[in-house]
Amino acid sequence: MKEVIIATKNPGKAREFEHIFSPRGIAVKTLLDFPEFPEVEETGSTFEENAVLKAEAVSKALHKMVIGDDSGLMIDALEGRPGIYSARYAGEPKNDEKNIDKVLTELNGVPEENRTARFYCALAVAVPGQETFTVAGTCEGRILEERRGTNGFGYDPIFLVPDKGASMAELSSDDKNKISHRANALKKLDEVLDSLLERADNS
Ligand SMILES: O=c1[nH]c(=O)c2ncn([C@@H]3O[C@H](COP(=O)(O)OP(=O)(O)OP(=O)(O)O)[C@@H](O)[C@H]3O)c2[nH]1
Ligand SMILES: [Mg+2]
Repeated sequence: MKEVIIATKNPGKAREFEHIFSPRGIAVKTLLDFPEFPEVEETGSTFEENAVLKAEAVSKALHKMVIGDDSGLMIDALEGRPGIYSARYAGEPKNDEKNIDKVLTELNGVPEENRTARFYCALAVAVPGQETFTVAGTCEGRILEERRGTNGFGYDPIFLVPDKGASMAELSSDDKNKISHRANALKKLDEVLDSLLERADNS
């Protein structure tokens, strides 16, 4: 079976990649399968730079093709914050509930029409001996005033998907994985992924 390695320790991301890849007969491994692998320091100043750091560190260690995912939430009324700091917006250790509370407090009193936001996902593909490349995907929405739904992870409960009239956490994983920033970035890999998997000998 073909296998793709994702340089993430985030169980929510891991679930989504599995959900997207397994119907295509591709097994997913993440850093949750390599607990001894240290967390890669995210010292870049863009999502793309951080995705490359993660993908290349793991690809160099395992000598395999590896995909890195750096993603986050950008809120217009907060000048794009939390952005690349989404995972640790409320400080260490990273905590989704505290991050949501911080965003809701900062947006207190901001009217609905000014609560526009987007999720952003940069994916980097590192293949031994080749130049790493990146793709990105977004998903537009609005920040709710309170949590709705329990699916997904991160900021999903406060992210309204206007077309669906539902928060991201109220969508089924099938539905989220059709419209999410991560799904939209992955669609851009569709054409190259099969040939990369062949050439990278990740089977
Ligand atoms: O509601 C959400 N739905 C999503 O679909 C989503 N994707 C990203 N995020 C947020 O952005 C951080 C990523 O930061 P990040 O890319 O550094 O990942 P991470 O530190 O969690 O894991 P790793 O992949 O680095 O190991 C995450 O923790 C979340 O707070 C999301 N929130
Ligand atoms: Mg991270």
